[in-house]
Amino acid sequence: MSRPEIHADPRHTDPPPLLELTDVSKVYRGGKRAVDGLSLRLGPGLLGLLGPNGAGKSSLMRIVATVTRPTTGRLTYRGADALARPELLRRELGFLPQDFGVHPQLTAREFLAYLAAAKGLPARSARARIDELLALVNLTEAVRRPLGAYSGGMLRRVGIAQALLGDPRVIVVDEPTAGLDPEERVRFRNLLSALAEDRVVLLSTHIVSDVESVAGDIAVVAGGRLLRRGSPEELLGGQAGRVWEVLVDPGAVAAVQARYVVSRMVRTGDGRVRLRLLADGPPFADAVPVAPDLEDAYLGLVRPAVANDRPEVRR
Ligand SMILES: Nc1ncnc2c1ncn2[C@@H]1O[C@H](COP(=O)(O)OP(=O)(O)OP(=O)(O)O)[C@@H](O)[C@H]1O
Repeated sequence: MSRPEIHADPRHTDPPPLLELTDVSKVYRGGKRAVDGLSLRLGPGLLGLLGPNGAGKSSLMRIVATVTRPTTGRLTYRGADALARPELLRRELGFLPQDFGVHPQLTAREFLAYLAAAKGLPARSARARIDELLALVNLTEAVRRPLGAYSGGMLRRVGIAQALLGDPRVIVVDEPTAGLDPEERVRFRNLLSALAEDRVVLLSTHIVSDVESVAGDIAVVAGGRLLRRGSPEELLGGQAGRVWEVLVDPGAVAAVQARYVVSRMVRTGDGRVRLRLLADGPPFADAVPVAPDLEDAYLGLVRPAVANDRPEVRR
C-alpha cells in the first residue's frame, strides 16, 4: 500500500513550535507498530487528534506525556530534547490518560491533594487550586463523598481536575469525554477551548463532534499515521462534490455499503432508507449532491485506510 501523503500545515512552521514530534514510531513487543513515522508541530491552541479505535492515538498521547518512549523519532519541548530530559516537559504538563484510576476510599479533595503533593506543589497553594478546580469541573457538591461512590462521569471530571493541577502549559487529554453526558461534554469542550487560548492542548477522540466545535486544527490519524491535518474547512474541502444522498429499499442497503463509504443511514417514514454516501461521481441517477460535513470528511479519509464497522441504521 502506498504511504498516504503527509500534509504539513504552513501555519505551524513559524514561530518555532513549542512541542514537536519528528518521525515518531512506536513498535510494541510482539511487533505491533502502533505509531508509524508521525510528525506534528504544536503551538498554543487546541489540536484535535481524531482517529478510529486502534489508530495509535493513546500511544501517541503517552509519548507526548513522556510516559512511553517512542521506538524511534524525536520529541522536543521548547527546543530541548524531551526524551533525554523529560522533566522539562513533565513539570509543565497535565495529562489525563484513557485508563485514569483513582483511590476509591479518598474524597476528591484528598485525592487531588495527594496528587498535588506527588507533583511537588506547595500544600497551601495546592489547597486553593484544588477548590478552584473542583468548582471548575462542577464537583464542589460531591467533595465529601469517597471516589468509590462517584459515577463514571464524575470520575472523569476528577481526572480533568488533576490534569489541571499546577497550571500546566501543555494539556494532553486522551478520550476525555468518554462517560460524560451531553451537557458535561459541552461544558468540558468549552473549558478546553478556553484553556487553549495560551496553552498547548492535545485532545484525542474517535468522536467527530468532540472536536468539530472547538478545534480549529484537526489531525486525522489511522494505522499510526497522520492522514491529514488542517482546519475543519480544509478537511471539508477535500470531500467537496463527493457526498450524495439516495433513497433505497432496505434490501439494497448491503449492496450499496459494499461498494461505497456510507456515512449515515436513516429509515424514512415510508419504510425506505436514506443513505448518505461518498462517491467521486453520482452513484445513482437519482442521487442528490449534498454539502459534506466533518463526519463525511473524516470517514472519507479514514475508511480507505482501515476497515471499519458499518454505521447502524438510525430510526
Ligand atoms: N502495550 C501494548 N502492547 C502491544 N500492543 C499495544 C499496546 N498498546 C497498544 N497496542 C496496540 O497498538 C495499536 C494502537 O493502540 P492505541 O491504544 O495507541 O490506539 P488508539 O487510537 O488510542 O485506540 P483506542 O481508542 O482503542 O485506545 C492497537 O492495535 C493496540 O492493540
